[in-house]
Formats: sequence, C-alpha cells, structure tokens
Amino acid sequence: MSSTVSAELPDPIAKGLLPEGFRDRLPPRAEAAVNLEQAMMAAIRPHGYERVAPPLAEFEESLVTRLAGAETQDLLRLIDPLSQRTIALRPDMTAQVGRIAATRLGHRPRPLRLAYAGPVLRVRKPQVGATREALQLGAELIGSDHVRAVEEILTIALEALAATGAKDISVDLTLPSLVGELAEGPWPVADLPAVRNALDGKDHAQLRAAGGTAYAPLIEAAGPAGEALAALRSANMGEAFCARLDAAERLAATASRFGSVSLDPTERLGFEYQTWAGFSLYAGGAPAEIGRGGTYTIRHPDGHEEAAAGFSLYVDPLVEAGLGIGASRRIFLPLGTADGIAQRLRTEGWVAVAALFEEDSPEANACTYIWDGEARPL
Ligand SMILES: N[C@@H](Cc1c[nH]c[nH+]1)C(=O)O
Repeated sequence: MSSTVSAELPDPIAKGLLPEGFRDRLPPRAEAAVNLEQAMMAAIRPHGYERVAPPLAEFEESLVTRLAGAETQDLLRLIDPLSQRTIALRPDMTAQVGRIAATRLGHRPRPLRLAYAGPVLRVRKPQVGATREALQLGAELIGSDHVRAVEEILTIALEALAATGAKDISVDLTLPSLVGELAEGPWPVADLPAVRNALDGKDHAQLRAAGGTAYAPLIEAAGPAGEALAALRSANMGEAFCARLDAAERLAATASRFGSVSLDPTERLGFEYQTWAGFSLYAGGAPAEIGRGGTYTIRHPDGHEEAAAGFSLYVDPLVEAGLGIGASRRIFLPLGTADGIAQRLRTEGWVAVAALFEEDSPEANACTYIWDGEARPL
C-alpha cells in the first residue's frame, strides 16, 4: 500500500475485533467500494451482459461440482436447520453463474452473457494482505471458449478496470491446460504432478529429476509476451499447438492496448478450473491482483459440458490504491438556514450537512464550505 493512501485511510483491519481476514469498511473506503463497483458495472453493461444475483450461500455440492476441473476447496460450511443439508458460503460467483446458465437459463440461446457483483468468502486468505471476504464482480460469456470470446472478455475486463481510473495496468497471460495437454501428446511424462511442481518453482534440476527435461523451454518462455511467445514457438511443441500460440498472440495484442503484457505458460496458481486461456490483471498502487479470468467448462445436469469464458474483478485492492474516493464538496448549513436551501444545494451536487444544535460546527462535520447566504469556502 502506498504511504499516501495509508495516511489518508484508517487501518482497514480491526485487529482482534473481528475474525482474521474480516474487516469493516469505514469512511471513505465503504463509499469508494460502491463507487468502484458502479463504475465497473457501468463499463460491463453496454456490452450486453445481463445482471444475475445468485444467493450468498447454496448447497455445497453445487458450488464444487459445477465447473469441470474445480478442486474441492475449503468452504465455510454450515448445516441448514431447514433442509438439514450442508450449505456453504460462496468463495467465487463463477460456479453459481454456471449453475444458473446450465439450469434456469439453460433454454436461452448461446452465447449467454451474464454479469454479477457481490461479496464472496474464502476460508483462507488468497494472498498476503488480502481479506477473506471480498467484493467480487464480473462477467461470464457462456457457450464459447473461442479466442474471439476471450478477446471480448479480456477487453471488457480491461475497460472496466480502466473505468476506475486505475493507472499502470498490466496483464499476465497464462495457458493453464498447456502442460497437461503436452503430457498427453508430444511430451509424455511418467509423473505429471512432479513435473508441474518443478515448473511451479521454475527449477531446472527438479524438472530433470522428474523426467521432464522436454519442458525446460517453458521455464525460459516466461516474461514479456512478445519474447515469451517467440520462445514458445521455437520449442517444437508440434503443429497442433501452433493455433494455441496464435490465439495467445491475439490475446496479448488485445491486452497491449491497455497496458504491459507478460506471459507465463505454466502459471496455474488461482487457475484451478480455467482451461486453455487464463489472465491476471494488476494496477499501479494496488497491493494485490485486481482480477482474473479465462476459459472454463460448465457441467450440465445431464452430464454434457459447455465451454465458457469470463472474468472476475476484486474491488478492495483498488480501494487500497486510493481509487473511488469521490471529491464531494461538503457544505455546513448553520441553524436557521432558510428552508429549501439544503435541497437546492443537494440537487446541485453538494453534500449539505444541516446543523442540529447551536454548538455543531463545520469542522466536526468535515465541511470545507459554510452557507451564509452563499456558499463560502472555509
Ligand atoms: N472467478 C474466477 C475468475 C473467472 C471468471 N470466469 C472465469 N474465471 C476468479 O475469481 O478467480
């Protein structure tokens, strides 16, 4: 967190008063979070994404089984006294949107474009400094994971981020399913988990020991997108993977309109259910990742699977970067201010605080103007 922000904003976490990782959003953070949510949703809506509002909790199994590849995660579970079944608080809204798309909106033509915003809750903190309760918002395009669908999703995510006033935007691209597909195709290995671990640590010696020497070029091919893609192209993955690299190049080109782009083809942390494409978004001054997205697969009740692409953005890191704090002009109206003045000023965009008692003061109400027949700066 930058020093200017921490000087302006009181400490977000009330230690000991709330469980670890939970917070009260105080002024001006609470308002900033709402402003940022509105700015981002306003950027998403004109692309045709209709809002859905799934519930805060639902049956555990539907949260964990809806998306193919999603690992059983730690969920905050409770027994519902009414149904006597285990329900869980949502850690992420994408699976809920997947459930809605596969069931109640299963009859709607594809692609189906849905947007959402609301709190999510994780049992563990995802990153240093991050909270367990987060305000998540996003958009999901259901019915395709074509590169064009991902280009649309990535563009909207970045437009939404830019709409908050965020500066120094950067995008990390990843290819979450690449290693698994190479293992099933041109580069077979005996112990895939060991190879994945070595790639996570970018550890050449461990990679050799795991029998994954063929994968060494993937460690080198991480960095600025242009160079990383060139390195991947010379890694001899075979014809079948050329189209994948062309697609990654298109995504890099899309993202480069908004900021700097890097590629790490083996990054998988936080991409448990994403398939061929994944991305993380960052902005200057924000202490944590702002969002993530990519392609994934929804399981329908009849067993068939449907491709989708989407993104989620998290509001709190942007608040920590000092964004969303509206510069409202606050005016103090002393006792006896004529009727109608307050209302007029408020419709003109002022925050007008009316005195209740003689001893009320502009200072105590954080006002920088006072009304004395006109708005006078203090
Ligand atoms: N919900 C995912 C991101 C995502 C949305 N759609 C696809 N992926 C997350 O927050 O990490």
